[in-house]
Amino acid sequence: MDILITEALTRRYGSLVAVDRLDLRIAPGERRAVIGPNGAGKTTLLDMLAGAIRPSGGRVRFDGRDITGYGPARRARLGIGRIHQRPAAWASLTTLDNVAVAGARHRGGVRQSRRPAVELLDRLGLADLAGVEAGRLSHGQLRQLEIAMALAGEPRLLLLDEPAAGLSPVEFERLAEVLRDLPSEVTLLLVEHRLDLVYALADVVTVLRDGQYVVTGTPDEIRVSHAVRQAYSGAVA
Ligand SMILES: Nc1ncnc2c1ncn2[C@@H]1O[C@H](COP(=O)(O)OP(=O)(O)OP(=O)(O)O)[C@@H](O)[C@H]1O
Repeated sequence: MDILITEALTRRYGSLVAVDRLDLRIAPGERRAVIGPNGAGKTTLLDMLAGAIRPSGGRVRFDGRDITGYGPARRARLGIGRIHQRPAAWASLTTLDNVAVAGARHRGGVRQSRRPAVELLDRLGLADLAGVEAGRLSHGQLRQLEIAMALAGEPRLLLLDEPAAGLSPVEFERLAEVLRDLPSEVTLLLVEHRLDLVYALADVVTVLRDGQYVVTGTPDEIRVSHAVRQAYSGAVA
């Protein structure tokens, strides 16, 4: 059974249709990327999946349940995690405390969440940063921290909005490694302009343009797709 299904999912802003009757089916453990030129509707789609904005029409199903009317907190409790374009850690807390706090609800308290947080930082290669205040981290380290914070809740679906934005080449490599090494049962939905990250990570790529569905295929199919070249032609990617 598919873990995430959208049915005719639509968001309008006045006369503009940001996402137009989108049907998606994502299998458990799949690494799906959504690409498309600026204004294609990618962030609007993620916002609707995370519950941050309400669709104008259509439905979202997660793990067999219709979650269209659920808010972000309820979706998070069901196992939908999100990484934003702008990292959202507490600047005055250490890396470890941020991860422990992020996992507290899932673990039944901050105290119970500390040990798994230490293990998680270890697994992500961030143990050296455990005692460092988030306010002192580089942009790339903050991105990694936010991934650790999202994973602390053990999400089954992780929504990533341009995680590579603003990273140095070294940070980019590290991020790609962290995402590649995520447990195989975690389903990823990645919105990203960096096609090198998309092709390195995704098993399946969906292309949108101007809110419209264009095509879905494997990275190899998408690379050579005429429809994709057309979708990007004349558009600022
Ligand atoms: N709050 C809003 N009010 C009005 N229009 C909006 C709003 N949010 C998004 N839009 C419009 O919806 C369309 C889709 O925007 P969206 O940000 O989802 O695209 P995107 O594919 O994520 O683009 P980018 O790659 O530039 O981040 C755009 O035309 C955008 O201007």
